[in-house]
Amino acid sequence: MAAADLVHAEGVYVSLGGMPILRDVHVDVAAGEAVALIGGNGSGKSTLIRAVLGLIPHQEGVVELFGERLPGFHDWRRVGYVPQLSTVNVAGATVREIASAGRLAHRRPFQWLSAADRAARDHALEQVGLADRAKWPFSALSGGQKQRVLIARALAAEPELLVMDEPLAGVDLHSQAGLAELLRGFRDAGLGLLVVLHERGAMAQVLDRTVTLCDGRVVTDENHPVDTERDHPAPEPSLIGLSDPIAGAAS
Ligand SMILES: Nc1ncnc2c1ncn2[C@@H]1O[C@H](COP(=O)(O)OP(=O)(O)OP(=O)(O)O)[C@@H](O)[C@H]1O
Repeated sequence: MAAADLVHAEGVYVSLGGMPILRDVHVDVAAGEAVALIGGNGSGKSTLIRAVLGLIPHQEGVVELFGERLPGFHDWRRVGYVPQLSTVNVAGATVREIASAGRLAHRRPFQWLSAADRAARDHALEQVGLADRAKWPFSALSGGQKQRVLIARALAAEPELLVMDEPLAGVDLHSQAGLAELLRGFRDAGLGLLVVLHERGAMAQVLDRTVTLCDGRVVTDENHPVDTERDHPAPEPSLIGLSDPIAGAAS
């Protein structure tokens, strides 16, 4: 593993509900590098980032964050996670309240926000251009603005790695360009970005590498030339017919 690697995953197998979902998957992200995970519906993109974040266990292979192997890694302040907007339920919360939640990993349970917490949260809201919306209810924002709030929540932790699940979904083209520009600034400032996308689209100019998943396997990775024999062996008889348990299912 290179010393700069924030994420190093190799030979990762994940099964869910008894179904093989990821097989022999690898992905690496270094500081100051933006890596996209691309693939069709059900190809395993969200499963891979959930495995990288330790939200689900992997049955085989190695997942390391900042050189430390999961599940032993505990310094979650270094990692910011931006989930799919469609999975977020924060009805009634204000922009400031949501961004404040990004500081949870810095505090003891039930502790008030410290001055440092408030400063980091306010800075994150400034970074995403929403300082003037701090008191607004989340529900009153546009799709692009909501994405920015989720990014601010992740940034409030002052992470070194941002993991994002479809940050451009449901965002109009103009706002996509703005978000991509924002993410480029973070990458240029040294953050590592691991981003699930359906297509490179507005992010094309920001991405350093693209890893393409199909049916739970990496089919292209600009860092690892594909070895057809190694990366796509003929399916084992027990896996035939199970490769896409719920065809086209979204996460
Ligand atoms: N908890 C689960 N139990 C069983 N199968 C699951 C579970 N979660 C996901 N899957 C299956 O794993 C496969 C990969 O799902 P995943 O959500 O990782 O795909 P994705 O590439 O992110 O798709 P999308 O682009 O539609 O969000 C799908 O076939 C899905 O049905």
